[in-house]
Amino acid sequence: MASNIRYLSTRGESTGASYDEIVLRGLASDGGLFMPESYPQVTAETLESWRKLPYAELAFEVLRLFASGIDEAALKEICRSTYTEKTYCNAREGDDPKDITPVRWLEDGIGLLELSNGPTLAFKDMAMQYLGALFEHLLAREGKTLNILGATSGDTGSAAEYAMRGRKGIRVFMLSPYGRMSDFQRAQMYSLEDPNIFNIAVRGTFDQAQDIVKAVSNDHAFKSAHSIGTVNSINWARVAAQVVYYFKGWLAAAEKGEAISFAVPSGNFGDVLAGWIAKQMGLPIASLIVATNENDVLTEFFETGVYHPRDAAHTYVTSSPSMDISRASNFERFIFDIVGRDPEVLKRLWHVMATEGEFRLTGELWERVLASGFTAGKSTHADRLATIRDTWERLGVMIDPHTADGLKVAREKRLPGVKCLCLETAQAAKFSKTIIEATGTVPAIPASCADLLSLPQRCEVMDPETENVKQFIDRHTKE
Ligand SMILES: Cc1ncc(COP(=O)(O)O)c(C=O)c1O
Ligand SMILES: N[C@@H](CCOP(=O)(O)O)C(=O)O
Repeated sequence: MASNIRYLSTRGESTGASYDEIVLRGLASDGGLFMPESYPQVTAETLESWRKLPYAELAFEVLRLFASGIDEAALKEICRSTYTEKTYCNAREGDDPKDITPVRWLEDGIGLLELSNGPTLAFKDMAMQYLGALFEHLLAREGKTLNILGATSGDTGSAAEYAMRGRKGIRVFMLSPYGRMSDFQRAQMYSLEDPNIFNIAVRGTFDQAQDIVKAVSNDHAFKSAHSIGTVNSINWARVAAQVVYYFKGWLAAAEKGEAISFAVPSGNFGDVLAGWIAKQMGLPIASLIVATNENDVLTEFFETGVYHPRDAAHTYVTSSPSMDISRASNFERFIFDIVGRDPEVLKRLWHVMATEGEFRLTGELWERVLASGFTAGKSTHADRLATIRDTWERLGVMIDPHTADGLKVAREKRLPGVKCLCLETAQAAKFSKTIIEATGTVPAIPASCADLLSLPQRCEVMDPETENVKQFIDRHTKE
């Protein structure tokens, strides 16, 4: 077996469950998120021995530390078949196509860690393709089926659907926020005709869609009767698979023992949380820079200690739409670590938030946040346009609006003399309206997506009510 690590819930359920169990369960039964009992450690020597590994082998080395209950040979094969040049074929000019996550240096110690060369042109493919193969392996092993319920603000949806389409024993029910995604994102999801893919557009925000996913998962009778699973980053397997590229980025950019920073365009806090995990495992990370758009709940928290999620009316539609999120699920995992992994303290904070609309960390807990290495900043529409335009005109590199948010904040918050990798979370082609507004140039569309916008689309539109979604799932799993 790959490891004997056990998992517990942020809300206190201590099941001692293994990775293979929690992958299929998604959310813990007490409504919390699964976390490893402790973080596996990677020594400087081990890190050095990984320097020349191709992505698939590095993924195996990192993921085997988390993957209890999975046969090592099976895990190796899942990684080998997932991280191929063929799947991550949308590399840009100048990239080595063998390099699944190339680093492109822009200027003076700031580089892009390219994560969107996969089939849907966003970083979500990095973990989702792995998850598709892992689910298929586990379901075949256990003779089970899975009905995945997910929420997307634009990229998780298509990545999940492309990773799961045609897979045996799996259906995907994906909730997306009606009218709040780019044309390209919509076309990627709604043009799929596979019988195991169901798109539901809810008249509301990503946060409301995510609430429905959690409500359905917390209805234990429904969850068990309908074999409900998750693919959002509330599922630990997603976060663990995202940890891998921090190691890969560091190995590409840093000398032995050198601490570098990562700047991360953030919404649901899954991507930057993976960086936090990598740091806890021993990866030399000087700072983790959280970049938000106008929906700046996380920036406010890291600047003031006040966590004040906004309601739907105050969650704005922006030109980096995938980050239009006000209640970041994975923030709970970070706070769990900050409160010394005491579920009672965590539950108290969440209760204060539910009753008073916010909580504030003070004293020792706030000191721990300040010492955590996190910093944060905000980027607006005007900042985004200026960053896209400047990067294109001065450096000849076309970046997407989310990456632009990351780069703008990276430049502001980087530590002097410390290298900084900004995670490139999507390709510009997905957001052509904003790119044209910024540069006057139509971004190149990879050949693999050339016809996308002309394909017919279908989806079910409904109000954001848990009951509506349950009825829809019930109807379509009986067919
Ligand atoms: C393109 C893009 N950038 C950034 C993010 C934010 O990532 P996270 O939700 O993991 O914070 C998302 C959505 O998750 C995204 O799709
Ligand atoms: N930006 C995401 C939101 C969901 O994030 P996840 O990492 O929790 O799946 C999206 O594109 O859907």
